[in-house]
Amino acid sequence: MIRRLLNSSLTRLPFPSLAPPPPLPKPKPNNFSFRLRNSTTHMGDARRPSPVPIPSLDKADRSELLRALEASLGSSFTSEPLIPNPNPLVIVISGPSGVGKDALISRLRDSRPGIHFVVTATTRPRRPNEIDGKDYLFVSKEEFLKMVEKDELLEYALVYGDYKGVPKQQIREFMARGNDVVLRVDIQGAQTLRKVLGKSAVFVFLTAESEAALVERLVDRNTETKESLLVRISTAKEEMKHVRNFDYVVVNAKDKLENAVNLLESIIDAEKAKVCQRTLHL
Ligand SMILES: Nc1ncnc2c1ncn2[C@@H]1O[C@H](COP(=O)(O)OP(=O)(O)OP(=O)(O)O)[C@@H](O)[C@H]1O
Repeated sequence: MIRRLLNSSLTRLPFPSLAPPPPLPKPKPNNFSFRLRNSTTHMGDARRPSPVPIPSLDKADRSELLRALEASLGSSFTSEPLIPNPNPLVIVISGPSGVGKDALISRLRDSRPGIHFVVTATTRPRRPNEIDGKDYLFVSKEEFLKMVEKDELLEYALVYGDYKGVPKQQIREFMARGNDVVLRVDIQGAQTLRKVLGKSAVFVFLTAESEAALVERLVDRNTETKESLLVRISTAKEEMKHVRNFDYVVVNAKDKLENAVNLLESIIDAEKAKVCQRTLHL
């Protein structure tokens, strides 16, 4: 129906002339025919005979032609981007314990060096392969509580007996420089962040392909006691229910970490191409 209307309106376009256009009908908001007629008026203006002669296309040199086009349009062609740069993005990555959040982020670090990975403050003891200030900011309980008191954390929680929190300053600093920022939080943290940040951040839920795969991964990592293993596994079951509160879900299947990284990169790229960009003011 719309296509038919468009076709018939176009065939009835008046030939451009300098005669004053006929009076427009009273504007009606969101009226298709009104918008179409308005745009044909613009087309008519652009086709008006120009006082500046445009050299013939096969003879003129390129810059002469461009100058003539500019002169006849009355404006010069700028190299300014037609679309503004996309806003810096805050990407929240979450998922059950042992699903591969750190492994995924470590790969993303290599493939997207422009992203800042917010270093979470934690009171948990450092694992042998972890570097203070890179993997986590390892702080004492007293230091952590001081940060809470000074309102320096975007969110914090007590997780399996240890505090974890996201420092605000890092996010402000890197976003101000135009960098995207990745936050790595547990499900509880993601829920709090959703309340604080709403739709201004992208929430990605990382999952394994099955419960069995998730348990194997946790066991093989060899970092847990029997007790903490039990807690993490039973919590993971509950956590799967929260996937609905996220924007995207990424499956990190056994030995297919690369696929998960690729999908995450595609999500980031798609977010950058959004017409309505997310904006965050902290
Ligand atoms: N696709 C995969 N296939 C097989 N093993 C994987 C895969 N992704 C990650 N792993 C391994 O699974 C284990 C858990 O991964 P990782 O420590 O990254 O999980 P996590 O989600 O960060 O856990 P936590 O929240 O407990 O810190 C690690 O030994 C990691 O090397």
